[in-house]
Amino acid sequence: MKGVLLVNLGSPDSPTAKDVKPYLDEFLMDERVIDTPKWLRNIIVRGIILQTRPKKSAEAYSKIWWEEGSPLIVISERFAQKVQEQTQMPVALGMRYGSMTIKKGLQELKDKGVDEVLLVPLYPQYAMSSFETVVVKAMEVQSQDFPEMKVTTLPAFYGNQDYIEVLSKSIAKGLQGFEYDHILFSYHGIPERHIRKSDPTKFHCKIDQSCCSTNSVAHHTCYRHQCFATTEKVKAILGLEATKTSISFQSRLPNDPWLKPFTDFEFERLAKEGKTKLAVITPAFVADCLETLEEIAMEGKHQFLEAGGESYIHIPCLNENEDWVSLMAKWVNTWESEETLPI
Ligand SMILES: C=CC1=C(C)c2cc3[nH]c(cc4nc(cc5[nH]c(cc1n2)c(C)c5CCC(=O)O)C(CCC(=O)O)=C4C)c(C)c3C=C
Ligand SMILES: [Fe+2]
Ligand SMILES: [Fe+2]
Repeated sequence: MKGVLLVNLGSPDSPTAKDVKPYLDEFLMDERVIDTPKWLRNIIVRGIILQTRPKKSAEAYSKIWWEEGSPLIVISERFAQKVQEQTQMPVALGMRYGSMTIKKGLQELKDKGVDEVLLVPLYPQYAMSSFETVVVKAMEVQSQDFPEMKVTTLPAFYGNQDYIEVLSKSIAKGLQGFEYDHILFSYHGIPERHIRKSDPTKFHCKIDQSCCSTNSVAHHTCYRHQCFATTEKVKAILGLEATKTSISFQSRLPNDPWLKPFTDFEFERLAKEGKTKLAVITPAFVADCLETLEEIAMEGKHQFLEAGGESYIHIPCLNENEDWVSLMAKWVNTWESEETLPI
């Protein structure tokens, strides 16, 4: 029997340093996130980052935490439940890090008689540190604990026309009643090195302003390229003017070169250029989370207004949007085999 496993990143069990620390340890010790040799990763993560970050992160999580729990988890659960209502096959949810594991998700499906799974990493764009690590982990768990199961992965849907239409419609709705003079597409950043590393074609981005934005490089394994592709397609559907939109990358860690331009620097640049009414959208995330609710909706607003901006909105992620639920259900219901994947 067929079944679906939706997978997102995961959150700590509570917004306390005690629970944030083991969660960050699992997350940052992932070799696809901090991709150094293990001994060095140990020093960077356990010797440096985990000494101070859990407390800071816990404070940030406390600001956005809901009574029911982490927004990312609660939204993902509601989404999974709604998709379930539109399909006959069992739908389960797992998280790459934290206590709601991929193993538990696969076990839940197995208990319902599932032996053929559609794995859906809930990331529109493919990065080694997001999409790829979900697939690698799911395959590891499958071969160790569920050898009888067949797992097929839904490819990254960053350019899927149905997805773009659903996203565009939700952005248009979010913009209603807000007079903007600029829209910023802020994507989660990654180290530049990751782009080259996870590009099996070795036909990678030059990581300058011209590479991905001109359609001259048609390699679809590059995260940066995919961010530009999502943006261009949304702009085309909504008829957004090039001069009124731009792309940036948020949530970097110090030291490595990360994708530019940085979102927080863009807030300043835009305000100084006289763009004072800013709408920010975050299409690297399908569910609102720490990075959108705290970093963009709260901190970002503060930074932009401090820099001279006058008004600012963050347009929510797709979350439980009914078109998004129906689209996921359509993908699930039309999946017949690896050859007929809907993306
Ligand atoms: C959208 C996809 C994501 C990519 C790509 C990604 C890369 C990436 N992230 C870090 C470090 C951190 N990310 C944190 C939170 C976080 N990241 C994503 C998504 C992507 N990350 C989400 C959805 C979230 C929010 C989780 C939640 O519970 O709401 C954090 C934790 C918070 C903090 O301390 O800031 C860290 C750390 C790296 C290093 C990286 C690529 C190398
Ligand atoms: Fe992240
Ligand atoms: Fe590219």
